[in-house]
Amino acid sequence: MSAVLLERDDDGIVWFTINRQEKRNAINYEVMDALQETIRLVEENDKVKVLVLTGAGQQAFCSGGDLSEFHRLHTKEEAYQMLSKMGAILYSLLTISKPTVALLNGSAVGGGCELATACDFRYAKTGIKAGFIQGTLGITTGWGGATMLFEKLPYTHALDLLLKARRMPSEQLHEYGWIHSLISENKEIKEECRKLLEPYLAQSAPVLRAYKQAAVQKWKTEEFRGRFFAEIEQCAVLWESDEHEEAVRTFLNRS
Ligand SMILES: CC[C@@H](C(=O)O)C(=O)SCCNC(=O)CCNC(=O)[C@H](O)C(C)(C)COP(=O)(O)OP(=O)(O)OC[C@H]1O[C@@H](n2cnc3c(N)ncnc32)[C@H](O)[C@@H]1OP(=O)(O)O
Repeated sequence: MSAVLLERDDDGIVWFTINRQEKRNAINYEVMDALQETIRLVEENDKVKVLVLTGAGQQAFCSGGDLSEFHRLHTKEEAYQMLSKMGAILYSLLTISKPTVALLNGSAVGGGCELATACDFRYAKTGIKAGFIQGTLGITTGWGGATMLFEKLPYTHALDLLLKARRMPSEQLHEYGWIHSLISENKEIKEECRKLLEPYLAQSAPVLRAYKQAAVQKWKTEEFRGRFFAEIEQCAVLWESDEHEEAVRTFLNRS
């Protein structure tokens, strides 16, 4: 089965769905490559107006990096290779010239929250939880998530989410400003997402592109990229710690 589902609607929405329910839509190299290719296609295709990222099923939007696959990476150099690959993809998602939405159909944890943070808007079902839980694994955000969070949320809210390192209800994350719209769990989530996007879809593609280009210009600097990739290096250093090794082993060996 394909790790990703891709659909394009006539109204200009591209839906990118991570399709690994048995791993709670964790990101492996196949998902990374598909996301990179999708970002390129969306950027180049003038008919595409909005990119929506979501997860298959009801349980998870994305559970972050695939720990069963990435647990094989031991040294900081090995970790940095993987982390910077996904970091570069999230940087292009952050700076893409089309509006982007993370549609949280279920839990988002770790790198799943970084993926969502790279998007312009986060819509979430009521009753789900999300959290930057990296601290509980003895690491920090490894895909540039903290740098993006500090750009997008008030300082104390961003720091609080990172330091608490726990999953919080979508309703509370809405109060923090991380979630922009809540969708009742009784409603059909894609339909509700489409309704929220209707006013944007009413604009022409060049208008949407022009506003997005203006919005992301501030992140296309060497200074910003420097901070973004320094965060990734810091995570790579912590990746080879005993604390991280032990935390991941404990998670994978749960019965
Ligand atoms: C690598 C980058 C780094 C970063 O920059 O942030 C990261 O992303 S580190 C990864 C952080 N993610 C986690 O720690 C994920 C932990 N997962 C969970 O907390 C929970 O699975 C969940 C997402 C809250 C869902 O809970 P629940 O619905 O109760 O499902 P299960 O826990 O029973 O899981 C079902 C199944 O899926 C496997 N799984 C879940 N997440 C991952 C993952 N990230 N990588 C690999 N596998 C994952 C889990 O092991 C179960 O498998 P089986 O036991 O074989 O059924």
